[in-house]
Amino acid sequence: MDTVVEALRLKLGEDAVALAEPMSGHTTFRTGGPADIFIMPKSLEEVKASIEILQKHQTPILVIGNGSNLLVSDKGIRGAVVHIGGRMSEIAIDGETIYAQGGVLLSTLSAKAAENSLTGLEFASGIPGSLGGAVTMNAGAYGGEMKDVLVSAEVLTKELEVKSIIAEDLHLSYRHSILPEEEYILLNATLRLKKGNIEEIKNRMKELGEQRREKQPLQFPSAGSTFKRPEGYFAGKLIQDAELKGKSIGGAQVSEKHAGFVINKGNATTQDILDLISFCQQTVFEKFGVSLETEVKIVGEF
Ligand SMILES: NC(=O)C1=CN([C@@H]2O[C@H](COP(=O)(O)OP(=O)(O)OC[C@H]3O[C@@H](n4cnc5c(N)ncnc54)[C@H](OP(=O)(O)O)[C@@H]3O)[C@@H](O)[C@H]2O)C=CC1
Ligand SMILES: C=C(O[C@H]1[C@H](O)[C@@H](CO)O[C@H](OP(=O)(O)OP(=O)(O)OC[C@H]2O[C@@H](n3ccc(=O)[nH]c3=O)[C@H](O)[C@@H]2O)[C@@H]1NC(C)=O)C(=O)O
Repeated sequence: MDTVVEALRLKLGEDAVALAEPMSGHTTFRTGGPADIFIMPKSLEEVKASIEILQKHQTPILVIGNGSNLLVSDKGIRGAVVHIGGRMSEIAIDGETIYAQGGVLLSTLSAKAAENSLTGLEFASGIPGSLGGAVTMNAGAYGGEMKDVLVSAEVLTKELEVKSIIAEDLHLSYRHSILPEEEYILLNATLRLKKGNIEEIKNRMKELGEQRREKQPLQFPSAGSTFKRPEGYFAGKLIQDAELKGKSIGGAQVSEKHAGFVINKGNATTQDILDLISFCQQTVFEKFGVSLETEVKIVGEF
């Protein structure tokens, strides 16, 4: 591992490469053990250089954004985490077109769109993820999804080519795109919005924020919805009907406010959360014959 770290630090600088970095500091669940190597690139070139070095040394790679959809093992992650975050968060606006780097937060991006009287991203203002994570999973809320506004994405392929792909070819569907299966890293994206009325845009964002605060347990760490919507059902309703609201294992709890959220009551481990997830899946299956699939991505060493 020493040679990889040395090569990475030589290329990116000392401050861009951390060792044994606790993932609890990089996930909205606030759980997860250490990543062996944690890399924070500042540019496309640095992402490419990092991947090249990691591939050369056969080091496993996990790309993350804001960690708002991740459940990381308590034992942590062997290999390297590449964090596309605040250091890669530039935004440029040209008329109704927005170009942004993968690390920008959706909240920042939608605020910027609103300031420029651009409508179409209001749905995303309360979503905690990065643009990279949001495109990868076709993030959505309140009737909107990334698919509605995405024009194209610039990605780094595993062959280390930078490629521009039109949105249609990314096959965005409910919480899905081809990025993970193709192992594409999202570097930046182009979105198309529409000119609107700044007051109306801000009011809509405010209204959605209020709805979210009213319905979702935002005061506790979580990764948003724990499960996807099973076809024809709502995960939260199924879990509530299975009388699991408030069910706790260790520090993990099925939120009393919204049963579709598993929350960290303060001292949860990832194992507590996983045990509670399994308990919900098993109970809901036994009672209603419906399989709940996690929306949250489970990663690391088990
Ligand atoms: N609607 C809502 O209220 C909520 C929505 N969400 C959504 O969950 C998603 C999580 O976003 P975020 O927190 O940034 O992501 P995370 O850091 O949680 O990463 C989740 C996965 O996304 C992929 N990923 C993230 N960034 C990139 C990138 N630049 N290039 C390629 N793949 C990437 C990786 O998948 P892999 O390793 O498979 O490539 C990663 O494991 C978003 O879609 C977010 O909007 C989350 C919470 C609430
Ligand atoms: C939080 C996320 O996204 C959220 C997004 O914010 C909201 C708002 O649009 O709609 C989805 O939640 P959801 O499927 O739980 O939708 P909600 O509208 O909250 O609830 C659906 C239905 O279930 C019922 N419901 C919900 C919670 C509960 O405890 N009990 C219950 O009966 C509600 O009354 C409603 O009739 C997204 N989740 C998924 C998996 O699709 C996320 O992706 O992480």
